[in-house]
Amino acid sequence: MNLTQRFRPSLALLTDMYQIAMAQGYWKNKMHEQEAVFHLYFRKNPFEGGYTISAGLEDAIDLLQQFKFEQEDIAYLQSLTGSKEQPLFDEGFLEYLKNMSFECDVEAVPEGTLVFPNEPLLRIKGPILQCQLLETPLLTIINFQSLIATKAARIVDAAQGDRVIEFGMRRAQGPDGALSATRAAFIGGVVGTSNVLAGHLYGIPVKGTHAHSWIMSFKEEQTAFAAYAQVFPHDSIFLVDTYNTLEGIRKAVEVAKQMRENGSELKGIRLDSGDLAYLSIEGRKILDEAGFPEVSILASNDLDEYLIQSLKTQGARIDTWGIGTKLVTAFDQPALGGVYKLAALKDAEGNWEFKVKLSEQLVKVSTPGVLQVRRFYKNGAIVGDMIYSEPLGVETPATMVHPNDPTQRKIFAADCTSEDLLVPIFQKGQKVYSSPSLTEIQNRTKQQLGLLHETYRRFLNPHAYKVGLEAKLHDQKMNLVIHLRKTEQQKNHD
Ligand SMILES: Nc1ncnc2c1ncn2[C@@H]1O[C@H](COP(=O)(O)OP(=O)(O)OP(=O)(O)O)[C@@H](O)[C@H]1O
Ligand SMILES: O=P(O)(O)OC[C@H]1O[C@H](OP(=O)(O)OP(=O)(O)O)[C@H](O)[C@@H]1O
Ligand SMILES: O=C(O)c1cccnc1
Repeated sequence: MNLTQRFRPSLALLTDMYQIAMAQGYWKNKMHEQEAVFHLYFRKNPFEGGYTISAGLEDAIDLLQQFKFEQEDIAYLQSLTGSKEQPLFDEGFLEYLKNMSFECDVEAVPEGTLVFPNEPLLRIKGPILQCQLLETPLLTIINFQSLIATKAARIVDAAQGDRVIEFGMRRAQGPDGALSATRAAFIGGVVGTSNVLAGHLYGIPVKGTHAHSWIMSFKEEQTAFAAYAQVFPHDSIFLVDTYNTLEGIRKAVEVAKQMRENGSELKGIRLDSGDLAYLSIEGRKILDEAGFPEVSILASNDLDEYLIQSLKTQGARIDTWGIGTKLVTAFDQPALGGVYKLAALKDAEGNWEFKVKLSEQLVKVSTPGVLQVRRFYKNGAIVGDMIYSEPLGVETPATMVHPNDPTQRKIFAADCTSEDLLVPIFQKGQKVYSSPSLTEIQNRTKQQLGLLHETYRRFLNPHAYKVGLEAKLHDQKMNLVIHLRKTEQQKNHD
């Protein structure tokens, strides 16, 4: 089941009020069908990290495919009034919305791709009214899923090949937050989830142990383990910390012995409190000495990538990690600041007028053009992403201006290979992209992270991967900024 099926018949109203207000403004000014280009990008990697994993495209595609104002949506907009109790929206405009169908061109970076600040993850070209309405829903989908996929990738990286399971639904930002987070966490590399609906909707393996309530509902801890083993002789993971963890592990061993006599094996134990390094080391000894080296040790309890890293350096003997709150809420940075900016508008003669949004800081000035990202590779590693504008093309050899120091230029020589990251998704409103399966997307994340040198992947002060503007685009942008600043100054003088 996809995004729109989970909600009302239409998601056209899933946008900010100001988008519909501007849409009416464009319509009244007869600008609504003027062709525009917007780009979706973020300015900073989350978690002070060195990379981001793109995610959410599949849900974005679904939203765009279903983009249609139904009668119910129109009726609601008709009911809205302004401060003078007058209808806010013109009947002619609402009629236009009702008959409108999606007709934009969309290019986007496939899910599971490494992406970096300031490069477009998605480009949409089409009637300005449509592009404008879609700003907010595209951002809500892609910002959140990219954030969680990145968090998951970091956690999986810290686990160094151990299995990571997502346990976060109870602490997630509501039911949709939980579902989207589970999907994105899988893209980032977790092997399973406790979220049964996500298992059903997305085909993600569902996994789990049991809660303290199971142990507490029996008079004796050992009786609770034995009873669980009877119900799930081949799928039991005992939670051993309800009373005294090491005692709990010894009782688990007693039940594991009975299970073996009855022809089954205990799968694992779970630690959910106390010193996880000490308890896992001691627990491993108890299990190994009793002849159960195959019983795995799962740990949970407010874990994240930093704690996993610390527990690893302490020699913890944990082989499976259950991660909830810190993963699905992206606890230390609960939002990715992706933005969606107008970059070009076609004039009446059919020529692109390039647009920039000025800012005090040059890095925050948006980039004009119809942008594409060219990624360069050398000796199996990625060595730089160059943003270029399709109408301007690329100089030979490809020359990129250094992002922080425009006096430095990097030439990508003939020994580099390259690929363009934005691929066609919709042409004139028709889907032309065939989405990979979620497992293929997860594999892509893994393959992509393998392209990135570990200096970019470390958690503390990672290397900044270079994303720069192609030389001609850089010059065009600078000229436009200088021109706009001059015009502003003149206006202020007059
Ligand atoms: N060896 C360790 N090094 C660093 N952090 C640890 C270690 N062991 C556990 N932690 C973490 O320390 C935090 C402390 O957990 P908390 O205060 O909940 O204690 P607790 O033992 O779980 O108590 P409670 O019984 O109330 O759950 C958790 O995030 C846990 O993952
Ligand atoms: O710690 P997180 O990373 O958020 O992982 C999910 C947590 O949810 C459960 O705790 P909870 O106290 O809700 O229930 P329980 O009785 O099953 O322990 C579980 O035991 C984990 O500790
Ligand atoms: O299956 C588990 O152990 C589980 C599920 C959800 C939250 N915490 C733990």
